[in-house]
Amino acid sequence: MGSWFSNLFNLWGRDGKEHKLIIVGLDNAGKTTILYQYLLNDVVVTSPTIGSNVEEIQFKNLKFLMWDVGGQESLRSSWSTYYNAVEAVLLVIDSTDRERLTLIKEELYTMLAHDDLKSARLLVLANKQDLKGAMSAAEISKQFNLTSIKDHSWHIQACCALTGEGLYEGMEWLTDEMTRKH
Ligand SMILES: Nc1nc2c(ncn2[C@@H]2O[C@H](COP(=O)(O)OP(=O)(O)OP(=O)(O)O)[C@@H](O)[C@H]2O)c(=O)[nH]1
Ligand SMILES: [Mg+2]
Repeated sequence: MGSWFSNLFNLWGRDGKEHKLIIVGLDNAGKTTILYQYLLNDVVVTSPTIGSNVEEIQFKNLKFLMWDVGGQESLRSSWSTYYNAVEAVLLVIDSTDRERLTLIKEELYTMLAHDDLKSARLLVLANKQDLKGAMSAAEISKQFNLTSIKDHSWHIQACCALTGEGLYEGMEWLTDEMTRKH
């Protein structure tokens, strides 16, 4: 193909490639709010996701296809149908939801053991930091035993989807990670 054509592609995405990413987490964690903060830099009114939302998001020369999947109990078994070709998992935690931390920890380790996610990076977003009683990223990291994860590159980032705080930093880690290894 002519060079003008590939230049055009480079304007869109660094290599013209679309990087598939999934946003998972329990219901009410803030996944859909985060997806639309990334897309619109704004807060949208959400209702519980049935199925999924997907948006194309450009971040620092990389083009992402972000899939946001519903987190309700009955929908969790279908998460694995989205795993094919996923390069990164964004795990969103409601940092005030202490009761269900063990539950999402189990979901996390089940996900990491899945064949399709062998080389996926993991970004944990400790969301709802604006709320009183929110666990810190360090606390969640400890509860999740993140330092024991040696076969995936991972990072945990505190954030607030309503203000957007921390969301940029999380994606910055991810894009650095992805460009460093390719
Ligand atoms: N205070 C506060 N509320 C938030 C934050 N992020 C999301 N929310 C609220 O949490 C509720 C659930 O947000 P959603 O984005 O719909 O949650 P979800 O993870 O997509 O939920 P499912 O689609 O059911 O899996 C909404 O009322 C959001 O406005 C945050 O950082 N702080
Ligand atoms: Mg949702």
